[in-house]
Formats: sequence, structure tokens, C-alpha cells
Amino acid sequence: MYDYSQWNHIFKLDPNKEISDDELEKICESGTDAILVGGTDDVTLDATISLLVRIRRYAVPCILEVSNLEAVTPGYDFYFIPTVLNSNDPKWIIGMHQQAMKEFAHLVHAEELVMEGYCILNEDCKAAKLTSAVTDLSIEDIVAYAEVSEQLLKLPIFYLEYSGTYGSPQVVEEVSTVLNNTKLFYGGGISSAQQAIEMKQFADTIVVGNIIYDNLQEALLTVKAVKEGATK
Ligand SMILES: CC(C)=CCC/C(C)=C/CC/C(C)=C/CC/C(C)=C/CC/C(C)=C/CC/C(C)=C/CC/C(C)=C/COP(=O)(O)OP(=O)(O)O
Ligand SMILES: O=P(O)(O)OC[C@@H](O)CO
Ligand SMILES: [Mg+2]
Repeated sequence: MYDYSQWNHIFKLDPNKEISDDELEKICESGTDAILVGGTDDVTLDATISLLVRIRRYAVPCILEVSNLEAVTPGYDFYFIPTVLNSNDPKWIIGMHQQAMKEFAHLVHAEELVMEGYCILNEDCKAAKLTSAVTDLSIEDIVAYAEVSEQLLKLPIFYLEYSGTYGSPQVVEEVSTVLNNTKLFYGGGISSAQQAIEMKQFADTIVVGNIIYDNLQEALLTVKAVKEGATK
């Protein structure tokens, strides 16, 4: 079983976006610690199976981030399960999860499920809109969500999500000071090696998504930057 708590860099592939075999090979052989397959909407079973089969040509760990139950397939190394802590709607905090367990508890291997406490901070991203996330938060509010994750819920991962936009290094730094056991993931808008290094100073793991599709060369440089400059 892989140890996700030691991962510094993750590429997130959107099952809803095209990627050629040549591009996928570069991503999988880049030295990244893992490939996370996930997106907010229109994630289909065909797409999650197809990406799994293609990624399995390589040795890299492969995780499905579950956003809808219809698109779950066996064969991934882990299933990362988001809970949106700053959602206004209990459905996205625990409701979908309760329904999922009601239906699928008999299929679950508990050691493959990893809960991610999301705090979504870009009000314009699809995930924020879908989950009615309350994004107008002070640093103290955000830090308190991190403390809830570690001290009350004892979550393995707290995920600062700025999907589509580069976030505040100050927020990531403040949050990092209150987490000891829960791992801090940062994702959003990383589009250069320098940004990767900046966020990695404070986050345990950085997640790189959209730039894969916009500028593959820059995306690949984020891996090198993190591997050479990892301080945390
Ligand atoms: C092998 C096998 C069959 C095992 C059984 C596994 C199973 C079904 C277990 C059930 C366990 C369980 C509790 C599942 C949870 C079910 C569920 C649907 C929970 C809700 C998850 C959730 C809160 C989704 C909201 C959206 C979200 C936060 C998605 C995370 C990914 C994300 C933020 C993507 C970025 O989105 P964005 O950039 O905004 O948009 P696009 O990239 O799509 O443009
Ligand atoms: O796509 P980007 O903006 O890189 O964000 C990565 C990831 O946090 C999205 O869920
Ligand atoms: Mg995305």
C-alpha cells in the first residue's frame, strides 16, 4: 500500500478533458508522486475506467477522487473522498457520504478510502458553486476549519482549494502552523515552477491540474521544482 502522507506533488487529471497518449506518458513518467483523477461535473464511468487503464501502463500510483457515485470503478489504489467543510449545504459535508455508505458499504475496503476536508476558496470555481461553498472567509475562519479537521474530525487531509486561480501563500502558511498530523494539500492555479515552490514551502502536498492542459512543459517543470526544492 502506498503512503500518501509522503507525497509532495500530485497531478490531477480531469476525466472530462482530452489528453493524448504522448502527453499522458510525460505526466506519468514525470516523477510526480501520484495521479489523482477527478473533476466536479460530467465525470462518467467510461472516462474514469478509460483513464485508469491508460495510467496503469505506468508505475505511478493512481487515485480516484470521488465526486459522483456513478463514476466509481474498482482498480484504483485509493479513493479520495471530499467533504466540503465550508459548504452551506449538509449534503456536501456528510449527506452524500451517508447515502453512499447506505448503498455501498458492503463493497468498501476501508483502507482504500481517504477523507479529504476541503475548504474551497475560489468563489468562481465549479466546485464552489455546486456545493454552495462560503468563500468569504477570514484567515481565522480558514485556520479554524483546519483545526476542526485535525483536532475534532482527525482527517488525514485538509485541502485548501483555489481551483482555477492562484491562492494566497499567506493563508497556506497560517494554516500550516496549526496542522501536525493532518496533511495540508494545496491546489489551485499553479502554473510555474516558482509558484510550485512558493506553495510547497507551506503545504505538504501541492496539486497541479489545469496547467497540464494549457502548458504541459510548465506543468512538468513543477515536478522538478518540488523535487529539488522540497523543504517540508
Ligand atoms: C471499488 C469500489 C466499487 C469501491 C466503493 C467505493 C465507494 C463508492 C465508496 C463510497 C464512499 C463514499 C463515502 C463516497 C462519497 C460519495 C460522494 C459523491 C461524496 C460527495 C463528494 C463531494 C463533496 C463532491 C463535490 C465536488 C468536489 C469537492 C469535487 C472534488 C474535486 C474538485 C474540487 C475538482 C475541481 O473542480 P473544479 O476545478 O471546480 O471543476 P472542474 O475541474 O471539473 O472544471
Ligand atoms: O486545476 P488547478 O487550478 O491547478 O487546481 C488543482 C486542483 O486543486 C483542482 O481541484
Ligand atoms: Mg479543474
